[in-house]
Amino acid sequence: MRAAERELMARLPEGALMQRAAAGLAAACAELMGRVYGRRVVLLVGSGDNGGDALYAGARLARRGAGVTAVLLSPERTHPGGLAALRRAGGRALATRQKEDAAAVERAIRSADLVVDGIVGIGGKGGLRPDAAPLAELAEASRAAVVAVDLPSGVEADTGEVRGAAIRADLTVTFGTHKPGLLIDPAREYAGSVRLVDIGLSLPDEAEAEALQHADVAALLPVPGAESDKYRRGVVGIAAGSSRYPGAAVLAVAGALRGGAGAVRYVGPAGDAVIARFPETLVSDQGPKRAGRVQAWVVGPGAGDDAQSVAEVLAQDVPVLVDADGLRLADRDLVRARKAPTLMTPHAGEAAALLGVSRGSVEAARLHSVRELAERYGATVLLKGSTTLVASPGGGPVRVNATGTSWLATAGSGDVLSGLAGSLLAAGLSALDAGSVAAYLHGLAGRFAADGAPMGAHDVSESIRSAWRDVMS
Ligand SMILES: NC(=O)C1=CN([C@@H]2O[C@H](COP(=O)(O)OP(=O)(O)OC[C@H]3O[C@@H](n4cnc5c(N)ncnc54)[C@H](O)[C@@H]3O)[C@@H](O)[C@H]2O)[C@@H](O)CC1
Ligand SMILES: [K+]
Repeated sequence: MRAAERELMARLPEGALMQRAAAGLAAACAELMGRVYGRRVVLLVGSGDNGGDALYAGARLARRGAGVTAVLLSPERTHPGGLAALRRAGGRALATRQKEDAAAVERAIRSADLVVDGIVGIGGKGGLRPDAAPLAELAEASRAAVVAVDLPSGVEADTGEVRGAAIRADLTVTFGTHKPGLLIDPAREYAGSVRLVDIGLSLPDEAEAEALQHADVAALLPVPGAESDKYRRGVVGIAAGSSRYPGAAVLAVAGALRGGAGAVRYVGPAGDAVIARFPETLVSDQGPKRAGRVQAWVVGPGAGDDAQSVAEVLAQDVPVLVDADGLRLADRDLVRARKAPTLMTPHAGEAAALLGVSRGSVEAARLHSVRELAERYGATVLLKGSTTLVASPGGGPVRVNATGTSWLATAGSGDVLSGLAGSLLAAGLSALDAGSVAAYLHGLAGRFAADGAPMGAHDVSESIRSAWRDVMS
């Protein structure tokens, strides 16, 4: 962002870029309020250009008849052009450091229709400073809608981490491109809905993070051609389940059958349960080594302590997905030594165990954690969660999946995902594509299945076909 801004600013008249940002911001605020005339707007203004954006947008709203009050966090370092523009348009300014203004600031925020958060943008470090934190609390407590400028102040733009107090916005109007902090939890939860304003920047081709959309997924989904037979479409092997957890095998197979492979081979002690539910499955109890040829393996869901199967699968020269118990049982050196792709699919707790840290520290630093795991294990890693992340070993953009729903936090939902992703691996997708496409479909299927009410993991597997059709239509 910084480099792209510099490059464009050098070619534009002074202040033009900020005017573009402010115009987009004011338009979004006007749309959110429905009408501008007579509305009460409070601007929270920090000392940088983020505050400048807020002031110029406030001036635009004031010219259309809104009553605009700017709350200045450091009056002596406020963007001078922005403040002058606001004053010319009839807006007023209060200073947080002035005792006589404190009560007026509180009153203004309490009675506002809209609060615009221009405290800090991409220039921010750490959570909100002590003088700014109380403003975030006031804004949250007021009935006003809160619009964040570029980012909710206090969140880390580059990582999605939140290291202290931060603004909770209903809408974030961001400029030029989405920042990782707008896509990745926990920061994402502070952003509300996100609107992108194009300010004409040319951005580098390779992003830090990317999010697939319907069209991207549609282009990646395997579609059988006229010449396809079940072997050419790929056979996926599922080594999962145990006498204690036969259901995990059934759910992984359920996911795999909907993932585009031509056949699903099941290996393990839950063959009877699998066949009873899915008669089309090829079942064997001979162990992965003697199961016959597959184009990809899924190992681990409900596997209990079957380390032997995990080792046999990892020894095969085809793509392998390792999930759940498999993550605990897999030998790290064996994983690292593999030539064919490996896709590991931990949730935060499993990721914490693999990294030797606490679950909380994985959840607080999801982007860092997924990259670190991919590096340590030389594997593609899909870190599950409210926003699922997929990272390749050796770097490149991390894929962020935002289709999920909290209803997916239900037992067995991960087994369905691993079967689905394994099936896509067998159909020939790369580990990064298989993981991110599976997460996308799985999230969408979860939304369709839940439709606002609790559901079970088997409901998710049954909605994968609707999700697939939705993506393709
Ligand atoms: N550079 C440009 O051409 C453009 C910049 N734009 C805006 O400018 C912003 C970046 O501006 P700046 O580089 O001036 O930086 P910011 O305005 O984001 O923040 C810098 C100021 O915030 C203070 N600060 C840092 N961390 C803080 C914290 N935790 N709590 C409270 N205050 C903190 C610093 O003391 C510094 O003065 C973008 O986010 C965007 O809103 C837009 O106007 C588009 C064009
Ligand atoms: K902000």
